[in-house]
Amino acid sequence: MAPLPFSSPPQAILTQDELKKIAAYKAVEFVQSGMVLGLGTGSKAKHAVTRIGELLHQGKLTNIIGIPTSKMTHELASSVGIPLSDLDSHPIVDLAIDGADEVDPYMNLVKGRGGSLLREKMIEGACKKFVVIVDESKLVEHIGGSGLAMPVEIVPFCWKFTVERLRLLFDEAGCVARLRMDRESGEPFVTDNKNYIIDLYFEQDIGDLMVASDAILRLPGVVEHGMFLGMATTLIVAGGLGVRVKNK
Ligand SMILES: O=C(CO)[C@H](O)[C@H](O)COP(=O)(O)O
Repeated sequence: MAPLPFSSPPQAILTQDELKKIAAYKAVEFVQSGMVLGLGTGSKAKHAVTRIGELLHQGKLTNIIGIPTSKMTHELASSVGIPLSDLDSHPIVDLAIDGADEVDPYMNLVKGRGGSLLREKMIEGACKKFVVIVDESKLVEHIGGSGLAMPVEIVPFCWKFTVERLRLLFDEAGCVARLRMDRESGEPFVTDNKNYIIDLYFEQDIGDLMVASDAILRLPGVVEHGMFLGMATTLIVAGGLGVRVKNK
């Protein structure tokens, strides 16, 4: 009998977390010694922050300053030995690394399902290069069209009034607006800035994103929303076939 042809070794099946880690490590390849870094929030950013800490410890990176986008990331980054600062002292950030909840083909993002959108937007808006890490499940055709939450941070004062104004703004898109609750306490979720989050859900496309963004930001009581339009410069996508890198 003729010998069987060689087949390539079976590919190891990676867990979601391993995929996230591979993508995060890829993002950290963009980091150079001497940089001021925006440190994102979420499961993928967590792997990136831990990796930066390891490289600092090994002496492979030096003179890094991290600007954390949340109290959670602040704690993690200091625990892995990353020297930290803020935008007041370092208003120009060389590079930021963070995850996202949705990414469209133009690299517009939805962020903030983890609740840190305001600090993320301030810090990532101040950076020269913004590397976003996602898995394939986050890729969408239209922002806001996935049926999942589009977060908006609002002041707690008369929040029901603001929720209704937000809902009415997108009435034609079949918008449902819900105050985000903290699963553990059963109380409203409170951000690092002591605000509330309203999650918007749309039945239909919300149309021009810049128009939608301006309309949300014009409402008194709104602090910021989770659409990050035109901000990402590099996208790293982790999928079953490996990691893809896309530049703007
Ligand atoms: O915007 C965020 C937090 O406010 C996160 O970046 C986003 O929710 C993605 O998180 P993960 O990497 O866990 O999927």
